[in-house]
Amino acid sequence: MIKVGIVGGTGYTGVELLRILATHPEVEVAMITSRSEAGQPVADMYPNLRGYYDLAFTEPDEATLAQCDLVFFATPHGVAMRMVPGLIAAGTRVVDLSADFRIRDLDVWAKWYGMPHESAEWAGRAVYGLPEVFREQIREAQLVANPGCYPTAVQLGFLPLLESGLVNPAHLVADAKSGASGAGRQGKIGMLHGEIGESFKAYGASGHRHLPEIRQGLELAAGGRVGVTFVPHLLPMIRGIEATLYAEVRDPVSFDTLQGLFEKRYANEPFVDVMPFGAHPETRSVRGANHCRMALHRQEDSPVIIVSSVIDNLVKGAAGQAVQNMNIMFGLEETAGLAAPALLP
Ligand SMILES: NC(=O)C1=CN([C@@H]2O[C@H](COP(=O)(O)OP(=O)(O)OC[C@H]3O[C@@H](n4cnc5c(N)ncnc54)[C@H](OP(=O)(O)O)[C@@H]3O)[C@@H](O)[C@H]2O)C=CC1
Ligand SMILES: CC(=O)N[C@@H](CCC(=O)OP(=O)(O)O)C(=O)O
Repeated sequence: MIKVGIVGGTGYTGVELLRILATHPEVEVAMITSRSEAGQPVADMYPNLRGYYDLAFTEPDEATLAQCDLVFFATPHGVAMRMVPGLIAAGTRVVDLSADFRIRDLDVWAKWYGMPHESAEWAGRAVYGLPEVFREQIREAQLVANPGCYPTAVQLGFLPLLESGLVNPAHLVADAKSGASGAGRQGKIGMLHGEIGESFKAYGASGHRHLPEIRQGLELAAGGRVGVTFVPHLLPMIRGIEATLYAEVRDPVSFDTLQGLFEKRYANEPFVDVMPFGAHPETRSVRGANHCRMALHRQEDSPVIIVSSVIDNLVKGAAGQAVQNMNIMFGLEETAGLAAPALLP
């Protein structure tokens, strides 16, 4: 059994890790931290986990965490970068769900996250945890930087178009919408039901911290500069992201060619589902599941290709992808613990 620790066990991604790992055949959760709930049994706080865990929250003590084979960080930005070097020196591997190690350029990171980076060495050595691109590097990684939720939905939808060179990389548009759990469990007035219920808005349209992460991944796929406009929106629902992506083809190309391109690119990917041309993937078709479902569209003779991509922000956008990365790192079946289908309705 792989001995796992979770730092940040009372947040939405922490409790989602617990839910997924509760039935994982190869994992024992040995430690789960919370400073505010230390001493409280997990099952008292989360009744859905009653009968699954005989474990209480503890303070995030580095020496105890270092006894684990793998530690997940489900903490706000700036926490993992201070603890990771010590854990890795002690032989513990890490999957960080925060953004601490996602961005290569540390000046860019500091600008968007509002603090100087404190672990330049590991920012350079971390592997970006998008298995559909970096599976081989993830196998050997000491530290995996789990992608952000919006960047997962957006990158997976654009990748085949950019890798093939079929589209003009200068004018990409990602119009994305998220449920409120994307903002975490901390109380904020702007996230109250009375503030977001029966309403819908764009936010971060002048710039969101996921923009540099998205750009970094798309530039790698395109092999050069890309121009991308990313606008997130907040939906009055709990889980799910839908990203509607727009790209212009350089030369005329048939529906069949485009559909074939996507189907071939993701043929061996257990968690990416390319639906029939013209389908409309719904967020509820991935709720609670580690899947990204996508479909292609084109209007009459327009050169614009439309991709609709959906994920559950807490699963393929966070905890599920983190477990997928753990499975790859430890040579387990990649789908272990992640095989359950979505909740519908
Ligand atoms: N929500 C989502 O859909 C997604 C979230 N992420 C990222 O995952 C991370 C966690 O997100 P989420 O679960 O939503 O966050 P929450 O705000 O819901 O939870 C944060 C957790 O971290 C703990 N924590 C806070 N500060 C510290 C600290 N200094 N040291 C140790 N533990 C700390 C908190 O517990 P306590 O204060 O009691 O210790 C709490 O358990 C974030 O970086 C987020 O950006 C990534 C993709 C999607
Ligand atoms: C709805 C909502 O507020 N979503 C969050 C998503 C960010 C997230 O959780 O991902 P990171 O780990 O990259 O911060 C936001 O826009 O800030």
